[in-house]
Amino acid sequence: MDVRHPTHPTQIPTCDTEAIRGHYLVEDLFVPGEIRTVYSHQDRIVLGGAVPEPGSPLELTAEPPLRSEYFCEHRELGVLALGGGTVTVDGDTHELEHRDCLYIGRGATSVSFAGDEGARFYLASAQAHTAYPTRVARHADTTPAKLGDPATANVRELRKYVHPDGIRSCELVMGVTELAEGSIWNTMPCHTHDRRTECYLYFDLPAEHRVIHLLGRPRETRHMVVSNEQAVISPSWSIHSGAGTHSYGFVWAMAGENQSFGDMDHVAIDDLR
Ligand SMILES: O=C[C@H](O)[C@@H](O)CC(=O)C(=O)O
Ligand SMILES: [Zn+2]
Repeated sequence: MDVRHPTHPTQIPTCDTEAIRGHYLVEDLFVPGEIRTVYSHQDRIVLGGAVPEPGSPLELTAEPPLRSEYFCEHRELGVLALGGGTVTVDGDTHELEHRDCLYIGRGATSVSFAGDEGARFYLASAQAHTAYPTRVARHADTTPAKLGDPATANVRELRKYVHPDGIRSCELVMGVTELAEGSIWNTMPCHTHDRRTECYLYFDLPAEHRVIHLLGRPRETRHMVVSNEQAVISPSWSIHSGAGTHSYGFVWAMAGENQSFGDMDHVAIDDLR
């Protein structure tokens, strides 16, 4: 389990490309036959990738930094399927298709992942003070919000899965945004939300393409060049926006003091530096 410590916004100007990536980019979450995890001290979010090989389910364990007997002893877990597969939670098996979401409440003692070639699962977990029920939200059954405009190359559909009016949770808020063909910009004009950390996992980006992800305080920004299935951890003071060399999707997951999607400080394009 990789451990990432919180950073202060004044560190941004002192960081070179490698340091920026070391703090905020998670590059190798998806490795066949493994569950890889990262513990961020930003709102104690844990991100992970599980890639079971056919016939060999993977069991999620509580690695030492969690100081727990089992992964969900003190936390809740959102699972986003990238490719079909099954997740078994305390003996109940959930079949997920590409972009379906499973929420697992605090207290689940056993979580395992299985699937055929191509099955992979993205994990986003936050602290939990109580147990909300384990539930599935399906991409096909979720009405998306339609955002953006062709003139600004940001036509996209946003599906909220884990949120106060959907799957209930303690801290986690989670969903998927997908760009239409020919659209490249996400979350521009951008924003910050001082009470939450947000993580993006880019997916469905062709291997030869990249997203130029923007981070930092609005007046002191930097960029990272991000590949498919890499994640970005955005501290509460950081914008989180990007432009791709191709369209793509991303899983967004937030945790912190509130779950109010609208609790954002909008940043005018004119105020960015
Ligand atoms: O706080 C909210 C998050 O940044 C995302 O939901 C934004 C997003 O998916 C989008 O604009 O496309
Ligand atoms: Zn945001």
